[in-house]
Amino acid sequence: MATNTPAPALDAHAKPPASLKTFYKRLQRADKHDLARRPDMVDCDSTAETFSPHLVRRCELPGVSLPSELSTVFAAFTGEAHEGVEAPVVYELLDVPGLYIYPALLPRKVQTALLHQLLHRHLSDPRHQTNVHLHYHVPYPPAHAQTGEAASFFDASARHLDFKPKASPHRPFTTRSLLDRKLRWMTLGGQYDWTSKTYPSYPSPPPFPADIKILIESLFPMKAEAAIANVYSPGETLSVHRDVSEQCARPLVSLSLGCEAIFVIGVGDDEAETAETAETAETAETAETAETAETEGGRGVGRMVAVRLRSGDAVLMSGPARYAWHGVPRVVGGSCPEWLAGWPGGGEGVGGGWMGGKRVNLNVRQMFD
Ligand SMILES: O=C(O)CCC(=O)C(=O)O
Ligand SMILES: [Fe+2]
Repeated sequence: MATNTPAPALDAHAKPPASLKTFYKRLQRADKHDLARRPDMVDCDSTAETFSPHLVRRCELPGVSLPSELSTVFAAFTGEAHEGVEAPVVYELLDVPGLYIYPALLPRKVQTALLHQLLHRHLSDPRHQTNVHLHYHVPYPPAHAQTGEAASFFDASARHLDFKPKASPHRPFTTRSLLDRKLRWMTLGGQYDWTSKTYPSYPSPPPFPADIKILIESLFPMKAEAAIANVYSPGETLSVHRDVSEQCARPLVSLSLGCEAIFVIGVGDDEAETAETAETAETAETAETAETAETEGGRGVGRMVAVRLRSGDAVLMSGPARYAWHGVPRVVGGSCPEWLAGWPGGGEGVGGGWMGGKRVNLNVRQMFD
């Protein structure tokens, strides 16, 4: 687990290794049924016990571990009592040291409370940038008459909002398109600039939302200072990258909600030519393993793993995994748990059943030591 080690100086604009890109493309194109059968797929579904024992092992829990502590944390977040919370199960990938997976960490009520906060509250806060702000003037739903609180884009009052482009060739659209297709990310706290790949200090960023900050910091060994809420529909992807713009090496936390995703990660970039990697390549039995020997400009990714992430799962990227190359080649259609697929309910707004076709990932970072 990384402590106060400084962030390594890594080029935010570096190109990902060809080997991981090839692995990513293979998973992007794989038949849905083959995906489930792949021997290299790490599946930590703790209820079905289908995890891959040769890749994953139980380990010491980084962060909170007692059920009573967890119940308190969840109750504080949702405002409701949480009975019967079990001690979380945690796996560390043997092939990717420092990558921890907590299957089904978040109870249902926490998942819906988190979605509520992200999509009903924080999306309606003009201080939180989204991908849409880059090219559009973003109109906001009128505040609730009684409470004065910002209304949600999912409310009936937001149905007829017009999103006008700042310049051509972008075309105007309405709230339904925002929610169905256009919204891909929103930033909380430190407002990440994807072009410069920095967190600009001016204008000063909005405070990180307090409730989510307490939730994250109670569960994981890091400070929640900046986050990206990624929104995916099946077929949408996140290309291979590494998150290197933070100025400290503290762990990064990722929470998954809604449809399942395939997450790929590779480590050993800089030490790809170690004896261990060379041995893996020599004894490779499958094409995928053989790819670990591929290099780009003399460099490749030593070990690559695909992980199936489900609603309620958390991932902690720490130590050697903190700056690993990773991406999301796949969001699996029709895989949102039934109990969540109807969120946020019918009503007169535009989003009834929205989650059935979405995956939301909250990716939380500490920027400074
Ligand atoms: O969606 C995910 O699981 C990963 C997101 C991610 O890597 C990022 O936001 O940097
Ligand atoms: Fe990332």
